[in-house]
Amino acid sequence: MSAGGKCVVCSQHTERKCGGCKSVFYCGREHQKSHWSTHRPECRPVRVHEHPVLGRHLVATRDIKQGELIIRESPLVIGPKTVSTPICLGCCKPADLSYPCPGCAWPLCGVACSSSAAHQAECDLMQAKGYRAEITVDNQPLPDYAFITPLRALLLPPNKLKVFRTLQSHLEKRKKTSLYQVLKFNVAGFLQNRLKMNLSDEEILEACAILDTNSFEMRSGRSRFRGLFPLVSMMAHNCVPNTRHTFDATNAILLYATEDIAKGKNITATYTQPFWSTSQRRSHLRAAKCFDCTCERCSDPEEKGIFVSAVRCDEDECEGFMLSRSPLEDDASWQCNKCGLEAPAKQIALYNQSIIEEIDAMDKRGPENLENFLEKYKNVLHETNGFVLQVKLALAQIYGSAAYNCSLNELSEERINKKIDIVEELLQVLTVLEPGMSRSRAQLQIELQPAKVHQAKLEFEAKKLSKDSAKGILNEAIVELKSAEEILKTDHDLAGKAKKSLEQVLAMSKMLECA
Ligand SMILES: C[S@@+](CC[C@H](N)C(=O)[O-])C[C@H]1O[C@@H](n2cnc3c(N)ncnc32)[C@H](O)[C@@H]1O
Repeated sequence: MSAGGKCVVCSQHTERKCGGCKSVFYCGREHQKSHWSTHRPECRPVRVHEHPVLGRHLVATRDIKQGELIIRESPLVIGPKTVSTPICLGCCKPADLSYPCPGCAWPLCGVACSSSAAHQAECDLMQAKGYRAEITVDNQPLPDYAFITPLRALLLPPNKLKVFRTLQSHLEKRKKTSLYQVLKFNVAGFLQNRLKMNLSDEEILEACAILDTNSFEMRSGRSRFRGLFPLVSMMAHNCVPNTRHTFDATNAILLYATEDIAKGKNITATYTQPFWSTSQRRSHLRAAKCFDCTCERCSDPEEKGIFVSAVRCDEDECEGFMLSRSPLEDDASWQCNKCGLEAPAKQIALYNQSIIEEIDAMDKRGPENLENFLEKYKNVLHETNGFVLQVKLALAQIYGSAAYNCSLNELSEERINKKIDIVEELLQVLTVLEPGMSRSRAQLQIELQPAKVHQAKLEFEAKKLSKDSAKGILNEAIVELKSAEEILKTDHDLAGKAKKSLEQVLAMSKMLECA
């Protein structure tokens, strides 16, 4: 049977498809060209599918290559998070309170942002109702911003508001939470009573719920804000995702494939962190996104062989690990994988809670306490238990950092070697938990490569390494750092660090050339 279809322009039967999305047929170049302006916004290698568990989600309409840009989408709404440090309501960059908006007194970063389109409608409304903001505290998270982004959504033009309202809210589930009551008072109360908006609690709280369920966190320098992208937000969560995303200078989201994605496969993102245990990930998803994750990683007590949730069995002489007997059931008992000893879920949860509190309370301004933690738990937690991985990541970032008086030049040889071992181990773990060209991988490479090159330089100077071997390490570092720089180039926090790591390595390469 032919795999063809009808040309969308003339209905003639054809087997030629658009090469970009592979979902539209054209009889030839001419009709494809004439249809391009209509087809262009839809020409993406994804389709929204409906699934009984995932709801609407994105599926690849053709094979997608690792590193390929899958979707670029402009935001429907951007604005402050529910609790936010002072940010400019024009551009969402940090605002220092020196320039209040002439119309409504909300902090802006300067005169250029007072006429920003993003801020216009809300500013007009606040002026009309005689409301002026009173933001006097700099640099602290404030609940005052809670109503801004829901208000922006509710003031969208009708066609865009219609799109916004098609997004999932989980409103009924959220009605039972304390957050619902807080937002009812702070946001609905404010919009109805102070700004005299003729909207019901339900309409306003639905807008808050849609934003919380679908928004992506965005960053600009110190500030964190959120953006809503209707198509990209359709992506399902998976604890082992196959995409990463970043944002360009116009605040459009860019979604990239971190691995090859075969036609028909789900396109997924993670709403959690790779080094969190199953219970940490699942409780975060339940609280923040109102669903119980049942992905392959969550269903597997061994988490694909990485044992992120595993704690050592405390039976004498036993070298086994306690694992949940059924990770998708919160109260399922845990059992040692060697001797079969059982423990109630509550006991393990309390134990994990005590470790979370210990890490939270730890003074992390230097490496010592983190090193002591690893020593203390080395025979208690699995070597790739999530707490161990999280502490190792923090340690890897301190070793080599001038901000902690631990720059590579100040580090002992032992700590340089330790940094390299830790980062290589974390990268190994990521090949399973976040495979491919992920942001976490790029973040680790910018830690690893300067340390490896520094180590090679010391060994070369001590005549323990040949010039050719040192050059080999350098060349590998340059390749890895260029790829990391590309992945992180629009990441406000890490782009600078990636660039600096590459410069550091290139400087070392020049020194080696001269030696
Ligand atoms: C950003 S929305 C994604 C689009 C949504 N599925 C829809 O139909 O509008 C996030 C919501 O999708 C659902 N979802 C996403 N990933 C899921 C998963 N792995 N398992 C179950 N539900 C999931 C949850 O209801 C979650 O709150």
